[in-house]
Amino acid sequence: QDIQVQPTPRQITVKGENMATPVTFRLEGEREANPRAVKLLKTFLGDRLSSKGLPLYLGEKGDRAVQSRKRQIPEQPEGYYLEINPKGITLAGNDERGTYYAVRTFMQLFRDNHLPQVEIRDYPDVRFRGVVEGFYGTPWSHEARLRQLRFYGENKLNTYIYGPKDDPYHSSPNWRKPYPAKDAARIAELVKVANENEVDFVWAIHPGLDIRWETSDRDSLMAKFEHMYDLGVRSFAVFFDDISGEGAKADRQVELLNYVDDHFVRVKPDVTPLIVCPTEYNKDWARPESGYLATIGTKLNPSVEVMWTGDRVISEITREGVEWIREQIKRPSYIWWNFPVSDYVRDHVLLGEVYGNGKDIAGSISGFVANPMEWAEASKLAIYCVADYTWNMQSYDRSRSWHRAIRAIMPENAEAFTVFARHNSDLGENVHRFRREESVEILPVAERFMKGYQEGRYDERDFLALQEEFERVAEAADLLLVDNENEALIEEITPWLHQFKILGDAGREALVMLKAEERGDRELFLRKYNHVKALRKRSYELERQFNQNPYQPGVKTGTTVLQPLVLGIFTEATERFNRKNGMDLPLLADYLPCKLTTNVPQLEHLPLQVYPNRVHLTPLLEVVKWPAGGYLQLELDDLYRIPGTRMNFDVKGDLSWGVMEVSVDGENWQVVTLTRDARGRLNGKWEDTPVKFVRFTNSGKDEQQVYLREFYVVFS
Ligand SMILES: CCCC(=O)N[C@H]1/C(=N/OC(=O)Nc2ccccc2)O[C@H](CO)[C@@H](O)[C@@H]1O
Ligand SMILES: [Ca+2]
Repeated sequence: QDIQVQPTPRQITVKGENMATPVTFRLEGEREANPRAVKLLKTFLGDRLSSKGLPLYLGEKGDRAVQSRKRQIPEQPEGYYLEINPKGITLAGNDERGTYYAVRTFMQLFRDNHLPQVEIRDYPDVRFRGVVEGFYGTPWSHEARLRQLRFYGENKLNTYIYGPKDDPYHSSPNWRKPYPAKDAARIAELVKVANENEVDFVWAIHPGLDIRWETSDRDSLMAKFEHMYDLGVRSFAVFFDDISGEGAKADRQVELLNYVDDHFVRVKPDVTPLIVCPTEYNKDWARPESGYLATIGTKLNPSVEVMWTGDRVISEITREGVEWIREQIKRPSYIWWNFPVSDYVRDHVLLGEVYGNGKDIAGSISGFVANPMEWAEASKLAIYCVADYTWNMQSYDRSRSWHRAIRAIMPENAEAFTVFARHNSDLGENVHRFRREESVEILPVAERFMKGYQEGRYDERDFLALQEEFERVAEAADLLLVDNENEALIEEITPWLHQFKILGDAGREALVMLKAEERGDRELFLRKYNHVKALRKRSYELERQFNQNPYQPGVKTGTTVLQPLVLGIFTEATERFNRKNGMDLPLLADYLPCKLTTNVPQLEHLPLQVYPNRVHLTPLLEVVKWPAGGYLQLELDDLYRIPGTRMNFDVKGDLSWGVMEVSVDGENWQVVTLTRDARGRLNGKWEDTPVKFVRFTNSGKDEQQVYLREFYVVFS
């Protein structure tokens, strides 16, 4: 029969027909077994426990209660053996965590009236599996973290790395200071709940920009680790990512790490291996000539885990890639997978399938942790799939895992959540150029239909399929908005649900417009035309009201297939209507079509955030090398005045090399006077004759290194 266990066990053998679930169980081995496994099982069985009833043997290899099954237990770390038959039940771990996992599997097999007669031998592919809270943006709340830890216990994830960039006691300026009492108490509680769920709570320190390579800072770091140890932390990490200068020297980093390893991690009896996030943490940035990775490989204690994001900051993890880095660092790498993190596409939620990573990488990695979105509950979809993938790679099935994740997270509205998640998975254009599939099922129908419609002949079945899809979109949004099975999740995605409802309504109405135009029903056409424009306006207002952040403000949904489809139908139908009726109804100003051209490599693919009267360039985290003569040009769709423009390059020094100009024709340019404000930002405006082009040029003779913190132009 189809036995579903998450994550997918390595080996299940069905030994006979289902058996009736005993009314009571007699627990054997309680005194010697992993206390957390005992507690979980006793809580689960409740009053089904009694001194009579079917014997249930619980324990680790070597414990008396499971002695008879000793040879059946896998010897891999966290492995377990599970047996259910009319004579008795055995839940036996190779180690304490294995016993706990045996209980977790038993809980999934349990049904009130029947149990499967099975034998399971199971163990994980990857040693360390879980999540690194390592994104930019609002750190997760304490409650969200507690829910996460319980979720990891249910899904056999054993690692949570605490490293939120915006916690000042994790990073600068207070990494040397102990946590204030309130925060310390919360950390202690997280550690307690992590232990109950057999999760290692890894506390990371990011000495970042201001570490000095002297004994005083080394002692500060040791003292902070002691402080965290006193709070119950038994797993530690040092992050050297995103730093430069003195802090980036491999020899100094290795010296410090080996010291901490020798004098802290290895002298304490119960501390897990130290983890380091190197400064060169992906292949794109690795400079073999710098010898950084070679130094790590040859001089860093072999017991220290080294993190790696893959070939690029955001990338799929391949066999070739992990074997390359393994050669460099002389040990398996500990993968920090930058998905579903969305801190560089904050107007999107990423609910799609987990795919693209090799199934043959287990032998070359020691860990695999996912960096999630600031939306903790919404990140569970991807985390569930990562749990399945890292436990048993060979049997991982991206679609099956994703559907099971949805049923696990939203059992009462799985169907609606599936519709929503299908159309909220791609990132859109972004600085890392990392993309994901979206609206996969409806895409061929949409393409075929639009092609047919433009050629004057489409298949009515496609029309009906699209109508059905937009109806499902609208229904799903409403069902989820009132769903109360996971209120924290609904709260996170509510802005996107409102946007999704508008999209569903706009899609259905655009299809009515299309038919009205075909039938020459002017009155109905105009009614629906106005309705779609009103919906579009509501969509804009939503964009400006919710999820305002300095990077990618707003609320995007269905950006890859459904939004363009609605726009395409609306535009084609309106153009036909205009032609037949000699009218000039404006098309949807979906975007102020604003084109960016540049000869600065790092700015080539920069997405624009376009609003009715202003356009933002997406800020960049990394340093931009702006060559002499380098320019950035915006071309507008019409002539406009420019009541204001602002650039923040985060440059302390001289900015006279920068020149801003405007033009009507792209040939003749006029200089815009720029003033520098107290915060070092450049402001300018152009109130004279309206213009179509705006450009910013490095007119100096040297390359400039700037941060693109903010760059926007306002039109009127
Ligand atoms: C070992 C991974 C370190 C990492 O990924 N750091 C950040 C990270 N770093 O990526 C960068 O591009 N960082 C960067 C590059 C140049 C200069 C400054 C920062 O990207 C993620 C996605 O935005 C963030 O969530 C991470 O916190
Ligand atoms: Ca034991």
